[in-house]
Formats: sequence, C-alpha cells, structure tokens
Amino acid sequence: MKIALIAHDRMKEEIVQLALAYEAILSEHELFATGTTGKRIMEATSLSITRCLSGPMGGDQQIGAKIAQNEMDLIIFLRDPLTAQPHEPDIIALLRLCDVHKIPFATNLGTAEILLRALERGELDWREIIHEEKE
Ligand SMILES: O=C(CO)COP(=O)(O)O
Repeated sequence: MKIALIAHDRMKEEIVQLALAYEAILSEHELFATGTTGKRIMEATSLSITRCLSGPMGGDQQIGAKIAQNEMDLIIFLRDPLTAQPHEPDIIALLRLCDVHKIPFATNLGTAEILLRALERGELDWREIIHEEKE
C-alpha cells in the first residue's frame, strides 16, 4: 500500500510518535510525506520515505496528484486545527480528492491509529482490487 504521512508544524511531534509506535506496520508499505514531515520521521525512525515538496511549496498538491492517478491508498494528515495555513486551498483540495476517490483519510491521531490497525488486519486490501480494476 502507498501511504502518505503529513503533519502541520504543531503536529510534527505527534506524527513522529505515531510513526515510532507503528513503525513495524509502516515499514511494510511504501511511504510518502511532505518535505519537513518526512525529514522529521526519517530522523526519528529507520523508515524509508519518498519526500515531496514542503506543504506550502506544493507538497500537498503533489500528494493530491498521486491520489488522482490512483497511486495513493491511505493518507494520515495531522492537521493543526488552531492555526491558519497560507496554503489552505491546497489542503482543502487534497481532502476533496480523497473524497472523490474514496481514499481513507485520517486527520487526527485517534482516526490514524484506527486506520493503521485496520491496515495491519488487512481491512484495506480492497484497495488492491481497485488497482487491478483500473489497470
Ligand atoms: O504544510 C504541510 C501540509 O499542508 C506539511 O508540510 P511539511 O511536512 O513540509 O511541513
């Protein structure tokens, strides 16, 4: 599965802790992240991550493009609900594309943990069927 990990600045520590706690599960998948989030996670874990641009520089849009091309299966995006972001339109666009393409999307730690446990149990395997259908 292709998984994107994204966190706003005030949520970076949370996503690092999440990645550490679920490192064994995450290591079995292909990981992507926006620039700084990916850097922070790679510094704290032994996970290998393909880094896109930083969010404000277009990283959310790069992840969005992968969703549109059926190249992303799960998004964990720990958004900061209390700070305005200069690239808010990009963030909304990413959310919208997840809804268009029915991609599981977690915006907080509670949901992120549920999705990662579901992933471990194979409950997201239906994504493989979608891949086969679109080939
Ligand atoms: O801004 C972001 C998502 O909208 C995250 O970008 P960084 O991971 O580069 O901080």
